[in-house]
Amino acid sequence: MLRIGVLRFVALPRSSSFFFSTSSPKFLNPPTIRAKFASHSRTMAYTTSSGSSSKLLFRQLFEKESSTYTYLLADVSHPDKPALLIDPVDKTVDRDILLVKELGLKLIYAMNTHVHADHVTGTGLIKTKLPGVKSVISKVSKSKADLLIESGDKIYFGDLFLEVRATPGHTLGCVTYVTGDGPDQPQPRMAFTGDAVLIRGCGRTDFQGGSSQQLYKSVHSQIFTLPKDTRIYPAHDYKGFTVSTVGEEMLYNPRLTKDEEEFQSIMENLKLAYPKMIDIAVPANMVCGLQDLSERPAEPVAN
Ligand SMILES: N[C@@H](CCC(=O)N[C@@H](CSS)C(=O)NCC(=O)O)C(=O)O
Repeated sequence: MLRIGVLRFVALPRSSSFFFSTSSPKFLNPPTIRAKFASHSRTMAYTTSSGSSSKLLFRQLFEKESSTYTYLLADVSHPDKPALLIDPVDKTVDRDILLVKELGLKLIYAMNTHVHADHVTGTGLIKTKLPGVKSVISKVSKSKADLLIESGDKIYFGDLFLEVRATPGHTLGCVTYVTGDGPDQPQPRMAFTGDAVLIRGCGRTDFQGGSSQQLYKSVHSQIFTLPKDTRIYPAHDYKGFTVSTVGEEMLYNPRLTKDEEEFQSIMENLKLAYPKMIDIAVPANMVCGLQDLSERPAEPVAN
């Protein structure tokens, strides 16, 4: 598991309880990001009804053409107000950056849950507009990014952190980011499931190394084992939902409540058309966006 890469770029928590899940002796002290945005210190601590942490600022943002959710999280109790975006979309980058600025945040990470097939990620574009930002994706995705994260990694933003859980099945490199388990972390926990779990659904498994067997195992071992009140925040919604919980999906998800055999049969018979953007989106997303595409030849989108 890679730790150092992630550690190099974190905004340090102020408490002495800063830790990483590794026992590796290769522990490097990351540079503390200083409060460049001190003039924005009037910004109040925003919270949502979903979390009891007064530290967490949380926003759910929507891109309507691809029905994609982008999530903004920040530690507003930290002097720097370090923030991250999960699954930004290229088309809504300006909106997201404006929001970050208006709220007085310092964006440190632009993260992906996986290589999306239906839209181009905003991570590369964000980096061109805010050069200090680091792009993040899983190592298993075989994509290009500043930080290639692995299962078990902890991604700190201020005193808060996200835990990385590998949830392959929709694609080989899918991960779920889960808010930390600890006294100062948001309660209930929040799981950013990408396309592994959608509300009352799940990601398709018919391309990009997808596997219904693997998806079933991932969800049941990595997501449905979280506390039942854990909030589920997916990367897409096609039905008008915004949030669910682990307990709710364990009871009512029409695919994932079935046994593995029935689940596989459902997934094999979805008969969904390929995403319209797939031939543009996948090669672009392998390099975190269209801006870097000339550096790497397009690869075929095979299962
Ligand atoms: N019509 C859309 C693509 C819709 C689609 O295939 N969504 C994916 C997630 S994005 S690759 C999916 O897994 N859907 C599961 C489902 O049950 O709908 C387009 O053309 O972009």
